[in-house]
Amino acid sequence: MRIAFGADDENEATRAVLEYLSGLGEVVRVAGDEQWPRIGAEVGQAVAGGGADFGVVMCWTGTGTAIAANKIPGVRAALAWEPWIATGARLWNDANVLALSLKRLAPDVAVEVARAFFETPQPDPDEAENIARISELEPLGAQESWTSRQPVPESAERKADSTGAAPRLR
Ligand SMILES: O=P(O)(O)OC[C@H]1O[C@@H](O)[C@H](O)[C@@H]1O
Repeated sequence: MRIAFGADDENEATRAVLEYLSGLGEVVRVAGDEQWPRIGAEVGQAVAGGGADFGVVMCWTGTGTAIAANKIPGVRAALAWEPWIATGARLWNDANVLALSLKRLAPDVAVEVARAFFETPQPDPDEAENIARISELEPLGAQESWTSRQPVPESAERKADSTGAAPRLR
C-alpha cells in the first residue's frame, strides 16, 4: 500500500500516525512545513493521480487540509475524530483521504482512528451508487442543477449491522 502523508506541523500525534502508516506500507509523500491548503492539495493530488492509494492529512483542526484535499477531483477526504467515524468514512463514503486534528487528538487516539480507517478495506456495495454520485458533483457550478438527484432509502438497522455500532437516525 502506498500512502501520501502531509501535516502543517509536527508533534507527537503526527509522529505516531506516521510511524503507524510506515508499518502499513510505503509512505510516498511526506508533505510538511507548508501551509495547510498546499498540504491538502498535494496529498490530494498524489491520491487522485495514482501516486498513492490513500492519503492522510493533519493540521490543527484537520478541517483546512480536508477542505483543500476535497477540491481535487477524485478525492473523498473525511475528517474523523473517533474510530467509528473513520470506519464509516471508508464503509459508506469510500473515503480515500483521512483528515485528523493534530491538536485535538492524543497520539494513541489518532493512531486508533487511522487504524479503523485502514482496517476497513472495502466500501459497502450498497453505497456504490451514492459514492458514484459524488463524482457527478465535481464538475457542477453553483447554478447547475443536479439532475440525477434522487432519494436513496437507508436502513438504520443495516448501518448498525455493518459496524456493530449503535443505529443512527437520519
Ligand atoms: O493558517 P494557520 O493559522 O497556520 O492554521 C490554521 C489552522 O486552521 C485549520 O483549518 C487548519 O487546521 C490550520 O492548521
